[in-house]
Amino acid sequence: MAPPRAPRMLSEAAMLRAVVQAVAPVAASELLPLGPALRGRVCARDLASPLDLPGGATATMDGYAVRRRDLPGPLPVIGAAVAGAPWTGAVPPGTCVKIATGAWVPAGLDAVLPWETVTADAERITAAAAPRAANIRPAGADVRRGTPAAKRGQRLGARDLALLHGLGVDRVEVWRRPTVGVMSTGDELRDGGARLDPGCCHDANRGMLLALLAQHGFEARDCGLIHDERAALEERMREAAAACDLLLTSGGASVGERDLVKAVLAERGRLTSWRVAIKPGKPFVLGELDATPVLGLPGNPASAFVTYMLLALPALLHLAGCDPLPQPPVVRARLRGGWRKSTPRTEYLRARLSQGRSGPQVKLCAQQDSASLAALAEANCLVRMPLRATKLAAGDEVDALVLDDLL
Ligand SMILES: Nc1nc2c(c(=O)[nH]1)N[C@H]1C(S)=C(S)[C@@H](COP(=O)(O)OP(=O)(O)OC[C@H]3O[C@@H](n4cnc5c(N)ncnc54)[C@H](O)[C@@H]3O)O[C@H]1N2
Ligand code: MOO
Repeated sequence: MAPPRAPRMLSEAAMLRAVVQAVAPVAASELLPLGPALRGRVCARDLASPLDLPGGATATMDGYAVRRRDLPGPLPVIGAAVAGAPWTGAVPPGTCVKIATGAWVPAGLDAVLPWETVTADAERITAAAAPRAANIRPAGADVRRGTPAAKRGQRLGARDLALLHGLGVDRVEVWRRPTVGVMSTGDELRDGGARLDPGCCHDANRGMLLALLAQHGFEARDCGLIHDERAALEERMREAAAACDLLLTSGGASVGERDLVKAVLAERGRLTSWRVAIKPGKPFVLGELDATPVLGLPGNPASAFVTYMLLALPALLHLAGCDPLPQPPVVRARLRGGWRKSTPRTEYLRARLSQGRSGPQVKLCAQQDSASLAALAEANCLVRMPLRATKLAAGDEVDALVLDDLL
């Protein structure tokens, strides 16, 4: 079969738009109990706060709750308020209440004096004047009842869950979690443990992509390792397309005669685009099979990783219902060492980001071959080298896309 003619190479931004447009957000939602399983899930509707937080005016220090006009005292201490057990009696003018951090401030009192700032014996205190509302957090200062606690399209993280727990929310409506299939293609590939015949290598991309999908909160489906045989590939791609919301393949995306992913899409589905001006990652395929979007990542592992992060992940987040799409964290850092660009594409260089004496610094991995698994494992960021730049020199400020697995 003659290799297909190369289409126009899309810019990174144009490909990103095309990929996101090709994917329709999941439409079904489900109501889930509040808990850690909600981490990474996307809210299907706005959620209004059911209460004021805090529910009442609260002391922010341990000390004495007073009326400012009664100062300097002496003021008899007539009772005590602690968190969870407010003082419920009256506080007559000229008296005060001992109070703990987190306790509600009795009505009518307008300052909390930290115990270090007062002169106290067992029954009375004297103290200097205090500003109005000193050390009091007003009711609703944190969250007002009825204001948004979570928004439709928001992807929930641990800190969002803290807010929802704090508000006593018990269930959240979230979009169904998309199922994403992962398939490797190539006659030379073998699963771990299998004998390596001459010229063969182990499949690294499938394991990486399944792990990335799990890390990013998707339901990942292992659709296996498929050999370069046209009919078998079509059959397995069709099965995967039927079972998944989106299919990620790797390998077979370039212009070789055995690069069959494109052929299946062109002949049996739709081949929308397959070249993007980034390095690594140029032979990135966008298409559709049986109405399921298919993203064909290049076979070289660094190319598969970079296209996943820059193009597939935004599409997947859109599929999951995220709106607006979260942006990857970028750090401005000083470059150690230099680099000369070899292509008219935006380059993403594997690098290590660290804290230098005068701020963030970044060192390029010695190996920038898109086949290098060692450099991919070594990197904790990608240094972006813009389209127009031709070289980078030591000391240049660059954008580093943070890849830390902790994020
Ligand atoms: N004549 C041209 N040749 C190539 C071009 C081009 O424009 N013209 N582009 C090159 C670029 S850039 C890349 S990237 C690769 C990508 O090609 P494919 O997506 O077709 O990938 P394969 O040919 O199947 O494999 C490339 C390379 O990666 C290894 N590989 C594949 N899958 C895996 C896997 N799952 N785990 C580990 N390694 C994998 C494969 O063995 C090959 O070594 O094409 C260039 N060629
Ligand atoms: O895009 Mo390829 O990924 O340059 O090696």
